[in-house]
Amino acid sequence: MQPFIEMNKLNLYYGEFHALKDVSVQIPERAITAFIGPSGCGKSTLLRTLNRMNDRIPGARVEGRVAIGGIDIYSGEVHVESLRKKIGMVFQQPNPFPKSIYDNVSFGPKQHGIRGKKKLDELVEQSLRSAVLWDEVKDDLRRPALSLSGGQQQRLCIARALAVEPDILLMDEATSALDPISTFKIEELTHELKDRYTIVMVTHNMQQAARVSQQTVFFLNGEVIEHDATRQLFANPVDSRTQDYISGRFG
Ligand SMILES: Nc1ncnc2c1ncn2[C@@H]1O[C@H](COP(=O)(O)OP(=O)(O)OP(=O)(O)O)[C@@H](O)[C@H]1O
Repeated sequence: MQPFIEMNKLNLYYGEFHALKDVSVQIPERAITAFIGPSGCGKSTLLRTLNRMNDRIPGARVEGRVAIGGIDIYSGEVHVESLRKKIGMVFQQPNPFPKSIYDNVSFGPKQHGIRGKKKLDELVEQSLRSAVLWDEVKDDLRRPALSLSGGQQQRLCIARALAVEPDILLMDEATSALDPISTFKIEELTHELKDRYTIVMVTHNMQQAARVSQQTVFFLNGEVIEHDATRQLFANPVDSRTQDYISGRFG
């Protein structure tokens, strides 16, 4: 598979604390890559380097290279807002705005200057369909987003992320606050989305990584210990620390 995201000798410091150490990872286009590892090993930090969200953290400093589609996103030429338009992100807790379903999904496109009602209606429908939420909400798009169930709210957040037509979808523990049925729906959804988007997901749930991803990266203390095709990494890990982690000996 062709690498779409390439991290090369990436180091990240929070002040004195060295959170990511010489991370070199290649992420293929239009597939799901899972980051696994025990709490505090740097998974979310690494995810946030991809849309430069760490820029907002005072004292955070990045060294090394992160290229998306061959372009170094930390070079002076890259405009952070246009980078973020290409990258949607979904968090652990569903975080819809306290507005209607329609206003949540149309928010991003409006921010990017799309005004025509017809175009916005189309984007809202298309995004809600992609997030497999359309049939449940199409009769009342003016309903407050916060009146939806947690699982529906998370699919709404996915629709909101997709509405700006990104290339990449980042999911940071996106199902860990959800019940098993909602989790299953989102896993099924990611399976469909992977044909159109490059998905990078952080998960604590190894079964989930094994079920949905094609590539898995195992981290420990800010370092990549092992990166392989998911089947290979779970069936035949090379490093004894990966073996210990996936067999539940720590973490
Ligand atoms: N804003 C911050 N300032 C200082 N240190 C931070 C900050 N964010 C994270 N860290 C530290 O960096 C390390 C990596 O944190 P990170 O949240 O990336 O880990 P994680 O693997 O995603 O953990 P979890 O699975 O618990 O979410 C941890 O030691 C954490 O305490």
